[in-house]
Amino acid sequence: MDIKISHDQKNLSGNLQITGSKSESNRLLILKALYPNIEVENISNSDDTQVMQKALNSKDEEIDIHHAGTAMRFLTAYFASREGREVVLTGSKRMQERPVKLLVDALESLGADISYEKNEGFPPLRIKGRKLEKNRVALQANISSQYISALMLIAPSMPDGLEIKLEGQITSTPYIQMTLEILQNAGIKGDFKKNIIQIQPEKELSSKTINIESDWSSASYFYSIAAVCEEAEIKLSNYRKTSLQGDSCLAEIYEKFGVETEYDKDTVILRKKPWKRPKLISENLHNSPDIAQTIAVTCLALGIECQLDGLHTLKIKETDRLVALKTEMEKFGARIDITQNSLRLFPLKELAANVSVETYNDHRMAMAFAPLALRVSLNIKDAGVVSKSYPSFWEDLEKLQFSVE
Ligand SMILES: O=C(O)C1=C[C@@H](OP(=O)(O)O)[C@@H](O)[C@H](O)C1
Ligand SMILES: C=C(OP(=O)(O)O)C(=O)O
Repeated sequence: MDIKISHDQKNLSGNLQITGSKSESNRLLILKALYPNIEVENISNSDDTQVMQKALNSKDEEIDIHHAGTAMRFLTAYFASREGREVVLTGSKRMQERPVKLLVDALESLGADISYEKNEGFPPLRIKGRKLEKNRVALQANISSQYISALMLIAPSMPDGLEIKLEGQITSTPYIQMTLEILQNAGIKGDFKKNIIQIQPEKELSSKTINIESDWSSASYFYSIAAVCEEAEIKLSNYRKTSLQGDSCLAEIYEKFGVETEYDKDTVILRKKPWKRPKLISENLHNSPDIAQTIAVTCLALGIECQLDGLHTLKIKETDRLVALKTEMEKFGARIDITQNSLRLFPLKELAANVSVETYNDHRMAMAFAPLALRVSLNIKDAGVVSKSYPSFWEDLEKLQFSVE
């Protein structure tokens, strides 16, 4: 499905309800599979969460998790620790190019039996579940925090719990913190000090209902929309001032774009007011890689110079996001320099109209470029990709008076 989007007003307002964080949802689904008396409310309606639910309920030998990185990594650890169960965990063509070796090595050092069905270091994986008896592991922490969260999630179900030593620089740290806090909220003891994570074993948990906060990465597109408008008021529920999600740093980052954030009970209100445009926006996003595309495109729309660093993980996400951003932003006439871990965008006064944005099977490419419609009409190719994290994204844009055809 290719779509054309446009918007003919300078101001907008509206109320939206986004579903629960896909990161929190996928963690809680693993925990619920290990401790069935956990109940979850406001679960994400994303494809990534649906494939996770399906995988956990499946009795099949082959399980396909499509494009879902968290499902791939968390389920690798989960199935490796399920004694007597054998599965082949596979995914989309891109998933088969996303590395998983550090996690497999860590699990093998704990006693797991995992082999590669095609290429060494990448899915598909054949996993023969075993009781993992050891209780110490070390792994490199600068490639993906998902490997570490995967180990933490199965840790309380291991006989002696688990100590995880993180080596080198730690990337996407708030996601590790999120995993720890989810375990603690469920009643599991653990801590994360310097580079050591310790999770205590737990046989049973008392019944608990956990309400998931809505997804902050999804909220990022509305911050961007508000920023590009002259005036805006967008209300989003169900959000909290104290969040487990690192991407809630958006509230602070978008102050620089003139967007103010107010919390009213479970609703977050984004307000764009007249502001003084900065010459340069400069951010290090090693803690919040998923909002890099959003911020880059906000700067493109507003003609602001932008320097983003800490982007070394973007190359192994749904697509190589650095190359995809450069290629697509250049179609609007912009000049962009990228390195292995950074992006610099030079300001541009006039944007080319009627550009067709390729999305490369990456939901965030589609959603990040949408706010440009407030400046010029544009086409988004394969717009259905948004369902990976936010299936009702285009309907929600229509609620904000965007024309989506
Ligand atoms: O644990 C998680 O839920 C996630 C961790 C991050 O990945 P990396 O740790 O690979 O950067 C993030 O990009 C991804 O969307 C979700
Ligand atoms: C990188 C992402 O997801 P995952 O790694 O879970 O596929 C994302 O949602 O931006």
